Amino acid sequence: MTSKEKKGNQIIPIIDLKEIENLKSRIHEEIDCDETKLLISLIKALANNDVGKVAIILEKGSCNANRRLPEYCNGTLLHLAASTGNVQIAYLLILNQIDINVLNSAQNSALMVAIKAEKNEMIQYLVHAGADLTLKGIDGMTCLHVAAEYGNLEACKVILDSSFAHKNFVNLQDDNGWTPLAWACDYNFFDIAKYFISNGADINIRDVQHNVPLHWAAFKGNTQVVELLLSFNADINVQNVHGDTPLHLSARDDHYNCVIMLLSRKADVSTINSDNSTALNSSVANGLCFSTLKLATELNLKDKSKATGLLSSDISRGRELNPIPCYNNVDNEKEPNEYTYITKNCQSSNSFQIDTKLPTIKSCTCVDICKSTECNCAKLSLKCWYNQGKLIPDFNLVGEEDSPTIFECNDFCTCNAILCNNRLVQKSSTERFELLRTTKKGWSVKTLSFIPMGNYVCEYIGEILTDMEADRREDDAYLFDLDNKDTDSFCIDAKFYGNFSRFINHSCEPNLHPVKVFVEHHDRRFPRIALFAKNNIEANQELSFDYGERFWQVKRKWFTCECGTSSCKYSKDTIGATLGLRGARKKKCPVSKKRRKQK
Ligand SMILES: C[S@@+](CC[C@H](N)C(=O)[O-])C[C@H]1O[C@@H](n2cnc3c(N)ncnc32)[C@H](O)[C@@H]1O
Repeated sequence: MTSKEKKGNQIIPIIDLKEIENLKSRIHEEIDCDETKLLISLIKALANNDVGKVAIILEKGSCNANRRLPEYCNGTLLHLAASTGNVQIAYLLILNQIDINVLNSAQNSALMVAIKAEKNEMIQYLVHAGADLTLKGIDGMTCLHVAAEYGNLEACKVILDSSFAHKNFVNLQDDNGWTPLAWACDYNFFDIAKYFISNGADINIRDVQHNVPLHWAAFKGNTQVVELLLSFNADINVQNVHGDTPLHLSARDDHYNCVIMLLSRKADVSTINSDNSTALNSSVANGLCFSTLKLATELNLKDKSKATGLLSSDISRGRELNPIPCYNNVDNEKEPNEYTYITKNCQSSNSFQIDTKLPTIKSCTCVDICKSTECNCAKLSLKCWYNQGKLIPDFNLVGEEDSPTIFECNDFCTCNAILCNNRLVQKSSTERFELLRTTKKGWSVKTLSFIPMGNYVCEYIGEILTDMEADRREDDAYLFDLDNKDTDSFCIDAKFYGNFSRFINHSCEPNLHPVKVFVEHHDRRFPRIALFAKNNIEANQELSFDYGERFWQVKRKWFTCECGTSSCKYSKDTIGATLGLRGARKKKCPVSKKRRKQK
C-alpha cells in the first residue's frame, strides 16, 4: 500500500499519491453534499478503509474534518483512522487541516490511540507528521508512557528516535512521578526497560511516594527486571516514603524468586520501615518467603558490624524530589533540627516588597525551544547560557569577576515549558545528595551521583533579609550576601529557614559556582542563588563553594579553614600570609560575604 523511506534509524511511510488518485477514479456513485450526510459517509468510508471515497468527500470541502464524534469517545476522524491504522487516510485528513494533537474524552491523542492499537506504521507516520510528543493525556502520561504501559517497544523506538523528542524526554514524569521506565518495570516489559536504560533513562528517579523503578519491579515480582536494574547499579536498599525497601515490597506479596534474587544480591534484611517492620515482619506468615527471610535475618543478627550511622532517611521530609539521608559516624550529634526545611526563599518581615508586577517582567515570544538569539530572555542575559540542560563552556565558571546574571524564561513567555532551552533552575534538580557529619567542619553535603561540569546542582535557599536585619542577627554562619551594587543590599539567611544547601561548606578549591538567576520576577535586588558544578564532580565527593575572603577576615579569630586542599589560603598555616598581604586591599568578594562576627 505504501512504500517506506529510511531516515536515520526510522522508517517513514511514504504516501503514494498516484495510488490515491487511482482509488478515487474507481468511485462512481453520487455523493450527497448535505454536511451531516457527508460526515456519515466519511465515517463509513473510513471504517471500510475506502481511501478513494474519503478523498472525494474531503475534496467537496463542506465537511468539517475536525468535528468531534460523540459516538467515538468524542474523538476526531483522525482518532478513528489511528485505530484502524490506515496511513493514507491519516494523510488525507492531515492534508485537510485536521488537528493532529486533539485529545478525545479518554484523554488520548490519535498517536496514543495508534500506540494502544499497535498500529506501528501509523505511529511512524503521525510522529513524522509532527504529532506533539510532549502532549500529556490521562494522569499526565505522554505517548512514551503509554507505549511503555502497553508494551509497545516499536513505538518506544519510533518516539525516542524522532528528532522531535528532546534530550531528557525519556525521563519525563507523569502526574504520579512515574517515568516511562517505571511503567515498563511495573508491567514487566524487560526489553522496553532495557531499551530505555540504554537510551538515557535514569533508574533512580523517584515518584511522588519516593519509589524508584526497582520498587515497582520488586512489588510485582518481576525478577528479570529486578536483575536488570541491579546490573545497572540500582540501590538495592533504597527506601520509599514509607521506609519500604524493594525487599519489603517483594516479601509482602510473597514473590519467592524475587526475594531470593534480592537476598542473593545482599539486600539488607534489617532495614525497618515506618511501621517498624523488617521485610520478615512484612512477609506473609507461613508464605513461601517466610522461612527464607527468617533464616537470612538470623544470619544477619550474628553480624554485629552493621551500624550505618543513619540518623534520618530524608532531612527534607518529602519536600525534595529525592530524599536526603543524614549520617553521622563521627560523634554523638543528632540530626540537625534547629531550622525549618523550605524549598523556596521566604520573607519574614514587611520591611521590603519584591516587585512582581507584570510590566516589570520581560518575556519572550519564541515558539517552542528558545534556541535562537532572538529570545528576549536570552538577550536579557546577554545570550542564552544553557545548552542541553547545563551551562555552556563559554560561561565564566572560574573567573573572579561576577558571572553573568541569567534570566530564565518564565510563565509569561510563549515557549513550550518542557522543550525550552532556557529553563533549568526553575525545574527541580534530579541529583541525589547526602548529609554527612565531618570531624572538623560540622555537617557537610556530598553528592551520591556523578555531576558533569556546568550542571545545575541546587539553590541556596533561605530567608531574605535587609542588611540591617541581618546585622541584628546573632549568628551569621548561614548568611549569603546578594551583593547588589546599585541599590539597597539584601542577603539570604539559611539559619532558621533553608534547604540542604545551608550545610555546604567552604573550600579553597570549590566544586560549585554561585550564579544569580531570575525566574518569576525581575526585581534586580532579589536574585536567586543557583549553584552550578564548576568541574566534573565524582560521586561521593563533598560539595563546596568559596565563601570569599571577607568571611575569613571575620572568622579567623574563631577558626581557620579545614578544606584540606593543597591550595588552601585560610588554613592555620596560610591564613596569616593570605590576609596579611591582602588585608589592606579592598577586595570585592564575588558572591559570598559573611559580615558579622560569630558570637
Ligand atoms: C553555612 S555553614 C555550613 C554547614 C556547617 N558545617 C554546619 O554544620 O551547619 C558554615 C559553617 O560551617 C563551618 N565551615 C564551613 N566550611 C568550613 C571550612 N572550610 N573549614 C572550617 N569550617 C568550615 C564553619 O563553622 C562555618 O561557620
